[in-house]
Amino acid sequence: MHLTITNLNKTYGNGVHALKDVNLTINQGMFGLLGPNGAGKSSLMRTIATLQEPDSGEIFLGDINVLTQKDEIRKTLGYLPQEFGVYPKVSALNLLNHIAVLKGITNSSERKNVVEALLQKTNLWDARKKNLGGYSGGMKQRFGIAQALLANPKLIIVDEPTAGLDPAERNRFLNLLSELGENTVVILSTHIVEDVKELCSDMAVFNKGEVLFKGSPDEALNGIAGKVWTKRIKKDELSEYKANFKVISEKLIAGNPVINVLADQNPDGTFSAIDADLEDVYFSKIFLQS
Ligand SMILES: Nc1ncnc2c1ncn2[C@@H]1O[C@H](COP(=O)(O)OP(=O)(O)OP(=O)(O)O)[C@@H](O)[C@H]1O
Repeated sequence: MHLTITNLNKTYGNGVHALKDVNLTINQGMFGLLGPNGAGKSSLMRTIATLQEPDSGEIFLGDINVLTQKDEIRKTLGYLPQEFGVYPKVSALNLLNHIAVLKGITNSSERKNVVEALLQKTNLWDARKKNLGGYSGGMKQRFGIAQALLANPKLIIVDEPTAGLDPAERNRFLNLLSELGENTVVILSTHIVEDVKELCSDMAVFNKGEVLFKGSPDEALNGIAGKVWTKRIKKDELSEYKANFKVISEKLIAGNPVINVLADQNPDGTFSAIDADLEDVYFSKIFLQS
């Protein structure tokens, strides 16, 4: 089963064209949708999750028409939205049980088994009776995954799940995600390149409502192999380099900018070649779009 998105468009009332003729086929496994803030990732995720309507286009999960068979898709969807609100005065155990009822798991002994297994899986068992208001950000996100996994979804959408997590919680969360996937379409929307690098067998770079690249991380890297050059420069040289070269990224190291430039050959003989990483792919696609 795969998810197919065809010619999807959305313009909001304020004139922002958030999805521009988006075409994507997403196979089972972990798919990374990588793009900066405002790229349109959440618009795409919400549309797939049947929470908003596109202006035009089609989405199919296998032979389910997502846009017209909303009840069908909702039965098989697990969704962790970007802003996942919890009821602060309810325990994880009670809320998960309640959501399980809403998801149609009506048999109480089956529900008990499912809820308890998910609390174990997300490492929240010891804190299951604690009110969610006392959970850390990472624990809330793990609870978010637990509720997304109720009722064995075939399609799981997680929207920017690691933003704001500390490194230990982020690792814990990514490990949890890595256990999903084989028989499920999992879409991980993120602006964090490392998340995609660590988890995803397939990915897209998305910006300004457009798909700029689609393929495996290896294909993405092969596309720019040998074309990324680096140099440490002085601060006041930055604008000149930007005017003359394709500066795809700049970062300060010990107070001085280090720039990465995209070029077929050493731009002026003074740069060093580097092994491109996924961040270079991401920045180069976005650079070449503008
Ligand atoms: N309901 C809305 N009404 C008007 N404009 C919107 C609405 N939702 C999103 N936008 C605009 O559409 C564009 C895409 O937003 P979207 O939230 O989909 O991006 P994103 O990639 O998820 O970014 P972020 O991580 O910042 O949420 C942005 O310019 C945003 O301001």
